[in-house]
Amino acid sequence: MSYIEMKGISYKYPVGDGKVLKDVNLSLEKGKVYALIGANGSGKTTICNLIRGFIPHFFKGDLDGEMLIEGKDIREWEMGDLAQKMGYIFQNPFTQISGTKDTVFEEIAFGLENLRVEVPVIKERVTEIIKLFGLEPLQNKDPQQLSGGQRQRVSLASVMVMDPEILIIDEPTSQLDPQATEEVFKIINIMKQKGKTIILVEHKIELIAEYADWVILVEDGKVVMEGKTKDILSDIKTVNHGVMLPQYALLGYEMRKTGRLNEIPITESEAITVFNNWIVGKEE
Ligand SMILES: Nc1ncnc2c1ncn2[C@@H]1O[C@H](COP(=O)(O)OP(=O)(O)OP(=O)(O)O)[C@@H](O)[C@H]1O
Repeated sequence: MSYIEMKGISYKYPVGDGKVLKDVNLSLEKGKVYALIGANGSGKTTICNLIRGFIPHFFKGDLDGEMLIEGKDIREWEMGDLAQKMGYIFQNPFTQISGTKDTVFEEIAFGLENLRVEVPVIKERVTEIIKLFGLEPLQNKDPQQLSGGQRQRVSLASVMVMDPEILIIDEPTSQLDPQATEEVFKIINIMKQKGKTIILVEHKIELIAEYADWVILVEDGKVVMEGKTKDILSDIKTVNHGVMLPQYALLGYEMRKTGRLNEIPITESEAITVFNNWIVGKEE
């Protein structure tokens, strides 16, 4: 049994014409990082909405096929149970802060407080997450005074403190500068190491190359390619579906035209090895 499974899923929102998902079949395992990629409007967020039950519980529309979490159809799940199982982090870090708390520590504690968890337990769990994510310098600051990147890290901590099994992260760095982006991804990597199942929508292909285990390429509501990150992001066919390959891969293809290149690299560390071998090969 797959952890998360879509079988022949088609979906049309109540408003708007035509299906936005068309016969989507996916099978996701526990503990992996899945990247959803594809052009704007291809259906990535809609897939996320389906996994977290917003479709069909909040967005009605026409849903065909089976959407299963741990073998149970999404229609049969209670939203409260799904909310405990999954955490959701979305694009805009400014809308995720509650606006009611004076410090970052209290902000991270907010969800546990709502669940009426006992105060000593809250303190312990919040302290643990702050330490894990390296947020100690921020813990006494006013959440409203934080930068976008700091807010996004606090949002991730607020979700992680609830200990969800699945994290759905929709373009978390779209409004952040490169340094803040890197810090957010360091935290996503910690979540990965903690064995969370992560579904990540992200346009920055270099980050996907670095952090995702599996890539799902969506085009016009259909899954057109999927596979191990290395296989998809080193395959030139990917560019036919509105997605750029990592710069290292594009350079790899150019270099291959001028000499033997055993492998198309997708990350910096792979590029260093592959290009070094290429230079040695040329000299021999
Ligand atoms: N609430 C809605 N009601 C009607 N149509 C919607 C709704 N949300 C999204 N759509 C439409 O569904 C299609 C898929 O949108 P979706 O947001 O899933 O794409 P996406 O790949 O996440 O895009 P982006 O990269 O821009 O976030 C688009 O044509 C969009 O206009």
